[in-house]
Amino acid sequence: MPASGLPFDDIRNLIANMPGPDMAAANTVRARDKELTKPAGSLGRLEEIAEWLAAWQGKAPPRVDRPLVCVFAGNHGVVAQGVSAFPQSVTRQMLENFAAGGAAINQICAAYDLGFKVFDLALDLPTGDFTEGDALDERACVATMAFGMEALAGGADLLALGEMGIGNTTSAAAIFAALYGGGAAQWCGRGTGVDEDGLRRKIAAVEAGLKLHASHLNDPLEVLRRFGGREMAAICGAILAARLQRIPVILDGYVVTAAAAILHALDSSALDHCIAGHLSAEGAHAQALVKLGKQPLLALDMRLGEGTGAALAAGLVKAAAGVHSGMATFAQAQVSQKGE
Ligand SMILES: Cc1cc2ncn([C@H]3O[C@H](COP(=O)(O)O)[C@@H](O)[C@H]3O)c2cc1C
Ligand SMILES: O=C(O)c1cccnc1
Repeated sequence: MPASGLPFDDIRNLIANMPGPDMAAANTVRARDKELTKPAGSLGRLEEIAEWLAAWQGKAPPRVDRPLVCVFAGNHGVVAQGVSAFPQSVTRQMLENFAAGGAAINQICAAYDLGFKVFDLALDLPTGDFTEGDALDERACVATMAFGMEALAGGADLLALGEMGIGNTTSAAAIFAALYGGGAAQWCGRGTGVDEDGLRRKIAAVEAGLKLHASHLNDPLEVLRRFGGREMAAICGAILAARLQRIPVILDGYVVTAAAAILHALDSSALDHCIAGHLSAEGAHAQALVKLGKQPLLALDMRLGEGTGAALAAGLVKAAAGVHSGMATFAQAQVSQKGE
């Protein structure tokens, strides 16, 4: 047991006691949907989104008045293996760019009027290099998960998750390979744009990590602390806290999905309150989403991270809630029904 903070057992207890969907709220949305001035089913997945929002907010009609994008940032020891096309210093430089409003995520948040918060997770203290040891000890891992839970303290009614951390696509690939097998090459992609040699170094790093930690891969929380960055631990915490506080969640690309996959491996219903915002162009994201049983909302050939795909999807989710709650019924608008 760690000296302070929650031990892994407390995380397991939280997961064992997660609230389920509010089916009454979902049914109320489905019933009202039939009355709205449109042919039945004509809004396709927007209708499903409204139901999903209601089920996880526990409210009909669902409301998205305070959507929040949370970006968690961490630095990774595995960068020493030459796995990124960019230097580690870029993580902090991008945080300064976020603060100045100059990043892609800033402009997407502005376009859709989304709240935006960035959390710096001990950037001066990179995690251990997982090819040589554990990325995090249990105490640091659970403390960072708890920090991620606190990120929601200011309240929100929809959460979109993002990350920033040079080297974290290598960490994500190691997590997927540890959880799902298939070998390092299957899960490693170009990330920020590594060349052939860089890709070979990524694969070698993931292979070395899988070998070093081979006897601990059957416990997802051990996989998280051995391979994960602090941003991934915090994302796990935020997803759990959102479930407990009835806040639906939108996942981003490859890296956020790797963090989420840890929770899914612990309990296959742990991500029922989450949707996949987009399909990342990072090659292995598609197979990761298949493992989670999630169909992405968008597929725009994006591979940035920062929560950009999740935030774009949040704009759609916001629209879905507004459409459902704001549309008139056939009776209200005095529009004739089918066959009338
Ligand atoms: C300028 C810049 C802005 C970014 N914004 C997100 N990422 C993305 O790239 C990083 C992961 O890729 P890799 O594993 O190859 O280092 C993460 O920080 C991720 O959020 C960025 C990367 C860069 C260079
Ligand atoms: O899909 C992602 O999350 C991603 C892809 C490349 C680089 N950083 C993040």
